[in-house]
Amino acid sequence: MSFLKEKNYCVNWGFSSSNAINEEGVDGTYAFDNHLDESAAGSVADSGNKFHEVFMLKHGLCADQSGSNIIELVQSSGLDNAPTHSLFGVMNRILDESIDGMNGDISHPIAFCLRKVLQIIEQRMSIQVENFRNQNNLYRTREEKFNSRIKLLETLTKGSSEENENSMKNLNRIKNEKTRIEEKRKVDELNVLKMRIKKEDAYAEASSIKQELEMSKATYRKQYLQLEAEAKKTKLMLEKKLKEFEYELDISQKRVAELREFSESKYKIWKKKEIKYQQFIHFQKEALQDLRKASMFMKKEVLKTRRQHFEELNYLGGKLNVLIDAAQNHPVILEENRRLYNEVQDLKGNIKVYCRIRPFLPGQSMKHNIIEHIGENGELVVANPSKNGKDNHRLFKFNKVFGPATTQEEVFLDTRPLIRSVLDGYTVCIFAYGQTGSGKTYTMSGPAVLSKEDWGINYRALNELFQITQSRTSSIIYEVAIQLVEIYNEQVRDLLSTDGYQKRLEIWSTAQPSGLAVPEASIHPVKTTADVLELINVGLTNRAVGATALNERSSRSHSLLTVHVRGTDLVTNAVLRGNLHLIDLAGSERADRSEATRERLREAQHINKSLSALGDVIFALAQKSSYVPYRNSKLTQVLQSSLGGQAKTLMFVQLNPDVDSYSETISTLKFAERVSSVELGAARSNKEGREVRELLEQVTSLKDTIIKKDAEIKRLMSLKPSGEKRISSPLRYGSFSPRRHSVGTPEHIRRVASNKIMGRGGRTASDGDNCSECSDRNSEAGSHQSADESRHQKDFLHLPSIFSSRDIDLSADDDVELFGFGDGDSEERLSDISDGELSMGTETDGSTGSIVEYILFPESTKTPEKSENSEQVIYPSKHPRPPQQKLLQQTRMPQLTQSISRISPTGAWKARPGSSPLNKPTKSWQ
Ligand SMILES: Nc1ncnc2c1ncn2[C@@H]1O[C@H](COP(=O)(O)OP(=O)(O)OP(=O)(O)O)[C@@H](O)[C@H]1O
Repeated sequence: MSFLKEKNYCVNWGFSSSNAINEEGVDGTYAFDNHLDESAAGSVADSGNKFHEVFMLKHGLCADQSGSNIIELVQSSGLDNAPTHSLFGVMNRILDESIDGMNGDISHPIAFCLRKVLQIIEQRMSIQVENFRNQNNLYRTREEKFNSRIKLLETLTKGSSEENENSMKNLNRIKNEKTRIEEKRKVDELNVLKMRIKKEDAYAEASSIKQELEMSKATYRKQYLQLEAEAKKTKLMLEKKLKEFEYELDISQKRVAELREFSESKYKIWKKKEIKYQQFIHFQKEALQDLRKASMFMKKEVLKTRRQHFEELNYLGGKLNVLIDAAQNHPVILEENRRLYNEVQDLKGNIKVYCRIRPFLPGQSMKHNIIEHIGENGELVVANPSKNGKDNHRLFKFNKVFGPATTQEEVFLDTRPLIRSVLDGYTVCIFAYGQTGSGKTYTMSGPAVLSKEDWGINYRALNELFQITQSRTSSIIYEVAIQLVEIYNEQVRDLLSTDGYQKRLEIWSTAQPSGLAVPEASIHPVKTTADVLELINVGLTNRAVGATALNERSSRSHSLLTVHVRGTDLVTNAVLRGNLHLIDLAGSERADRSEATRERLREAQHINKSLSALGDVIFALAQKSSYVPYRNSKLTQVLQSSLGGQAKTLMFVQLNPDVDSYSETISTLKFAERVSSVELGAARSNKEGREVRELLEQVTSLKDTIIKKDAEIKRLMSLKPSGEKRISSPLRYGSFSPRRHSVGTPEHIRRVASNKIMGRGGRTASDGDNCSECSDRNSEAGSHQSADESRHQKDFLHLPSIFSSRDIDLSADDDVELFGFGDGDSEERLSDISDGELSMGTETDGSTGSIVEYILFPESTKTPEKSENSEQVIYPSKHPRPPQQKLLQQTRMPQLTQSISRISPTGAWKARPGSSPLNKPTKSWQ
């Protein structure tokens, strides 16, 4: 027990070394056990640990080795010298470790150890019991000794008091000693008892541990077997897995080898690439440096340019401001330009062309609209439905284009200035042109059922006229009268005639500056719009209306409403004469489209013929041709003063936007384009001063004289034999008609033109041309003349005309009639001349004198140079007369020649008193 003697050990175990050392007669173990105090009892639980640790240290064992080493230690009886409570501690420790480490199972060697420890404890207990017995015996013997001594002493006490006293003291001392010994004995007995009890407890504990050990042993064995089986299984499985792992290892080794190869080749490639990249980077670096240099240079350049730009921008900004100012004024300037343009056009006398597009009618599909674009400035784009691409569009430009949504009011607003000019003494002609159903009547008159909003140009114009006349009553007194005629199948009819509508106006005059294109037609004074409406209604009922397949209301005649205005200035007494021709042309259409019957076909042929003639006139005017074929149709004759005179002319081109009408629309537009290019020259106001009026009155009286002469001539001629009459009356057959004179070959006309004897619109061209060619022709027979005229017409008609497609298939008789070369026409011409109207047309010089001369001395006009008598001075030509001729004229008819020389070329309204039907309704208009 050498290690137990170590000081530290003793201190840790809770008893003093002095106690242990001072114990006498008792061996170490005993003393140790006996001197365990109460405080030391609490540390018994730790003793196992400490023992174990000390034990381990002592024997150089580590904790892991405890199991086998403890067994060895126990077997080598190393425990024999260990204190009992340490043995208990060891036992407890073993048990604790067994429980902690082995899940409550106690292994065999540990059980062996436990048993050994218990045996030792048993041995010790029995030794201690033996010791306690011996001690007890010893105490008894001592007690007996002391008792005998007490008796001895008591006897002695009785002998002597002194001795007694001493004896008493000794006795007390002995008694005390005795009590102490007894107490000590009792304590010892108690300790022995305690030890016994402990021993019994230890036995009980040991037996229960034994039992537990047995049980644990059994369970452990069982578990051991199970574990062994599982270990075998696991071993097998692990072996299997090991094989698998070995196999996978093989594969992965192969793969690793492959990968290594691959990565090596890759490495080589990347290495090459790296070299390349390095070269590239090097190159790039160099390039970058170059670029840097370039960019520096560029920067400088940019800065320089920026500076320049800034300066330029400043400069441009200034300019821009100027432009902005100009742009702000642009609309005003544009408006001004437009106004000036219109003024220039007016001065040039261009025929104004307004285009109006009719809306689709109910039931018509709006899908097939050929109108592509309507520009503000009179532009119109029409799409060709049968073509694709660029060429399928055609652009036309007019003075104005009215879209389908334009109202009657808006249309009139642009027409209004013209109406005002009528009151200023101008002749104004407004006519509507277009295919059947395109809206001509709608524009000119309005729809069938008329409300004030629907009023067409006619009513609005007259309404406007009345309003202006009312506003000017303080300075000018106006009188307004109207005529309404129609041209149906080349026959002129008065729609307001009191003699009956059917009466054909046989007396036909060429257009007159007076506006009385049809002097035979009745003229009706009107004071209000209501009067006009009433008269127009009468006229409309008379108008020839045919129901064709295209348009039920389709009018097959041209209708002409002429408004005559005469204003007398209250201050100057000057007279203004204005005329407004409002013409609703018949629609042109192809015979196949209208499903025309024979009657309708004839109508269509006449209409197309007259429109064709209109086209030729327009073409001749546009070309500034010396010859204008007005006389090819009644229509062109009526329009002569409007187209060739000093009138202001406006044409409404009516269009049907439907795709079916494409070809008609295009030809209409081409025609309109040509019309818009015609320059008529500046319009002139028909303002007569008092002097002019007096002259006109003289002319009128002269006309009376002429008429009388005319009658006398007729009478004289009728007295001659019939055969002679035929020969000597070229007037009747037209060969000496002033119009016949006008007919010449183109060469002849060119010659005349080169002589600069032609006036505007070819007015002065040909009548009475005294060149030899004319003279020769004049001497020829009437039939020859007709052929010549026909040839002449052909010269013009062969030119590309938009009407060429509308060739008319007429019979020979019809041709004669339509071309005006038949007897009827000759009659007309005769009547025309005898009517004594002033002619401003192409084919007459507008000189009253020439007509008078013809009428008075027809024979003399044949060869004026050769005439020797006084009649020879009457010169048939409108060429400037030789001075001696004028002189002669003056000598013979001073009053007449004087008047003629002073008449304005515009002429004046000269309705013949007595002979004209005007007299019937309106004498005041003479
Ligand atoms: N601007 C318009 N607004 C509404 N309807 C219109 C317009 N123009 C024409 N129409 C209608 O189209 C139809 C044909 O018009 P209109 O009779 O005026 O044609 P047109 O050219 O005079 O025919 P025609 O040559 O046969 O005389 C009518 O029913 C008319 O009311």
